[in-house]
Amino acid sequence: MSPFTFNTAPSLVFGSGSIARLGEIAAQRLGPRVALVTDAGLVKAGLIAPALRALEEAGVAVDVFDAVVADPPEDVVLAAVEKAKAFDARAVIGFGGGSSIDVAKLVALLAASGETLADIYGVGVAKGPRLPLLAIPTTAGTGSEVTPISIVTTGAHEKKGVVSPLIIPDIALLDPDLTLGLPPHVTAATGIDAMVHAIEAYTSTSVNNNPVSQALAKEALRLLGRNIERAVHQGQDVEARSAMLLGSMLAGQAFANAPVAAVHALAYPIGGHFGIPHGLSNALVLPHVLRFNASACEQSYAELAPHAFPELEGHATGSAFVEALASLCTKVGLQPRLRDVGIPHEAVPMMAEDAMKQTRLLVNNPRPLTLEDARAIYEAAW
Ligand SMILES: NC(=O)c1ccc[n+]([C@@H]2O[C@H](COP(=O)([O-])OP(=O)(O)OC[C@H]3O[C@@H](n4cnc5c(N)ncnc54)[C@H](O)[C@@H]3O)[C@@H](O)[C@H]2O)c1
Ligand SMILES: [Fe+2]
Repeated sequence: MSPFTFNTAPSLVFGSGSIARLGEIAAQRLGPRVALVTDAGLVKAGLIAPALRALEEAGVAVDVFDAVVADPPEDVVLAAVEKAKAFDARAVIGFGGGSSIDVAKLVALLAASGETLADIYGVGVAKGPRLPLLAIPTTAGTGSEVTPISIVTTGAHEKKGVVSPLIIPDIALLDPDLTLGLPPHVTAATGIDAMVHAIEAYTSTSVNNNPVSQALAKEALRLLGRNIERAVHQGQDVEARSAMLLGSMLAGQAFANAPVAAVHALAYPIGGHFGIPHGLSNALVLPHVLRFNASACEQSYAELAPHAFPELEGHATGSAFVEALASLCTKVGLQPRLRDVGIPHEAVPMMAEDAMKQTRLLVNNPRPLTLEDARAIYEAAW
């Protein structure tokens, strides 16, 4: 067996209603001055007010930054860092989807280390130290609450990653009740993102791919594949929401240690240039990248198939898995083609060139992918 390293968040608190424990946990683990990073949609959805009350009752002073936007650009990160510094925050809470948690991670780092964003892009570059960090996901998607990753959109519409074990949150607080009001389209897109994390972790060619990630990826796909339709169509079903939130976290743990590949590399230009949500960007290229990878992944895809799709038990093949995923994306209401989301055909060569810049991800792809291949995949997806 090959040697490997596995890192994850040291404390996980999971359960319906567990947000009620926020005050106690923050008072014990974060101290009296906390910056909370979120987006305006969550404030409007009424999810932040109970958390603020809990913190206040526990004697924790909170400064709220609620200007995070999806696919956060650099200036939003910098504004959040400045606000936390002005408040003299001693700890950070990220409350929201991947966008809010990703910004919170960088606030915790940059407010304490004095580094700049330009200093820390890339894998293992950040030096720290950082402030204590608690993450509360409100989407079942990115798994950011347990990953060493933060994704920022640069001025050139490029999605860049800060990847460092330093930004794995100290505590992940997962309360499925917070996801009950997630609209069907966001539930679908973020759920598919989580499934992609599990699939790409399972087949990742990273030298650190490891048996823990493999086991987590299978269990994540079992939870996600068997519950995504119920979560989309019956949003108030706490059991389905719990399975999705747990599944997305397990997928996060898997890919945090066996990093994702070409689906993400080809999804990023779609989000970066056209503002298409991350999960939907993934779904748009998913069947096409998997068909491209199939010759290198027949066995892995056949192994994963019955976990996600029990009806394939006993006669699972790689191509049955890929086609079941394509059909699932449609069943949960995601548009199948790039043209359906307004992407012009002329954008294909530019997106292909941009995708090739994601070498951090492409090196993990089970089948080497050239510029020509990227272009052909976007053509097929258009
Ligand atoms: N750090 C990582 O490991 C990692 C992994 C994958 C993706 N990402 C990044 O995460 C970002 C995407 O995150 P996301 O998909 O979670 O979406 P998001 O954070 O951008 O949120 C999407 C929308 O959903 C709304 N929302 C979130 N929770 C809600 C709730 N409970 N009820 C109602 N509305 C709610 C938000 O207000 C927002 O409008 C992208 O920038 C992507 O690149 C990060
Ligand atoms: Fe993702």
